[in-house]
Amino acid sequence: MRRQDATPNDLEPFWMPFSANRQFKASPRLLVAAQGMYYTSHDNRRILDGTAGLWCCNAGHGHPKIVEAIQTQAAQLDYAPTFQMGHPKAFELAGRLANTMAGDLNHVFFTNSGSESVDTALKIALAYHRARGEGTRTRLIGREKGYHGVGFGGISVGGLGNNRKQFGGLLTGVDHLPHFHNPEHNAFSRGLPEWGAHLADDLEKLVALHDASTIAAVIVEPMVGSAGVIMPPKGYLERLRTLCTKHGILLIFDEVITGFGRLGAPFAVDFFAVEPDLVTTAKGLNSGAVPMGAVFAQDKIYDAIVNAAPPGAIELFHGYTYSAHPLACAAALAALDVYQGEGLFQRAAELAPYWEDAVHALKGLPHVIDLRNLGLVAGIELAAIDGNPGARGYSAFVRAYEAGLLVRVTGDIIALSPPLIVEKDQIDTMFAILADIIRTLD
Ligand SMILES: Cc1ncc(COP(=O)(O)O)c(CNc2cccc(C(=O)O)c2)c1O
Repeated sequence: MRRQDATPNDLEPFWMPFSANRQFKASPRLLVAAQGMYYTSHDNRRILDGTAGLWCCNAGHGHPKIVEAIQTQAAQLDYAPTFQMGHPKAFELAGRLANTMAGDLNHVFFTNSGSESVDTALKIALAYHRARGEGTRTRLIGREKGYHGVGFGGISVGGLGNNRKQFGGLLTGVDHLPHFHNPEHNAFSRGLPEWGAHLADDLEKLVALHDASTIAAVIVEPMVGSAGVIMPPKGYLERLRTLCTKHGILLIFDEVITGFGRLGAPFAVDFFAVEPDLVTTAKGLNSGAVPMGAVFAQDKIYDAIVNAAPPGAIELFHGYTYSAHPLACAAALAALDVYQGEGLFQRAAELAPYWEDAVHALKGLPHVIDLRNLGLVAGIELAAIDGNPGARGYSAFVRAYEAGLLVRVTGDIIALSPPLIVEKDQIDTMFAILADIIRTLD
């Protein structure tokens, strides 16, 4: 029991996620309000949101339709269970989402985050093969540098050492494809790089080693986000799709970042014209307004697990108290209305060339060793300070915030992913601030 009264100025009790708690609490950066493209900081400064919060506020902040939907829903039905019970918006949203998604990915399982979506998709993949009498297919394959959230499933298929090393034994029966980041071939590529599609063929090596009869699924980010904004080589995802189909391996696209317009299309499924068997989403699903995730499953998967089960049986022993939470559903329905009503996905596609030019105008600045872009995403890779990796990136992050711009950094890579409502003059402002900062970095 603490003796002090809790106050907003008492920062100690909050154990912050993925943060340098001591450094932050010594010099906190608090956001107290948000509207449209801007946050308001606790010292009353307007902060341009270059990251849509954390890649999630695709409709911008405080959109009146989303705010109103949440307020109305909270007053009408704050919470209802979806275990053997239901509420109308859960079914309405699932239908809207199925109609937004291409192909036969017509069944939607709701979660509360990207991490839960990933663990859900992995479990559905395993349950699918078991339901079809191929229970020997238990191996899961991720990719080096992959980020799939922080569940034990996600960090096991994930390919980032820092996210794994503190947590001991992870899932067994997991392998990783090689990553495709290759500056020698692909540095400063505009959009998708040319080199590296052949790296998908490494799946054949894993099949030769383990036999396809033991492999359940491959999970990949169509575009690498957290590990530093790395674009798939032209043809890579198509090859992965072909090889998974060839060996009866399910392909899972982790679209937590790319989903809901980030690339200038509803999903990476549309952008690349590749149809996976499962798609994980969260973030932009309701523009970050209420925690929510969703897993899209092919009809064949739902049929195998649900329709083939004995009558009256619970077909999948999995789910969350807040699966299809009414507030999250209301916010997501409103967000879809905004995306579609304001044409935000197409708008992002139309802005992408302007964005690309703004990104690559940074070439030649000190320390800039790579520039990467796709849709409304950018990665600006800075050379690390010898012996102090990440220091230059962190300095850029802090200076940008002090200059009124919110960015993300992964190591020495600055990541940008603004709300899809961003205007050209705001893009100009973002890159002018960053150029000034980069010129003066140590
Ligand atoms: C591809 C992918 N999969 C799963 C998750 C996990 O989602 P949740 O956090 O909702 O459990 C993510 C999340 N991605 C994420 C989250 C926070 C920060 C950053 C960053 O790159 O700065 C990226 C993600 O990018």
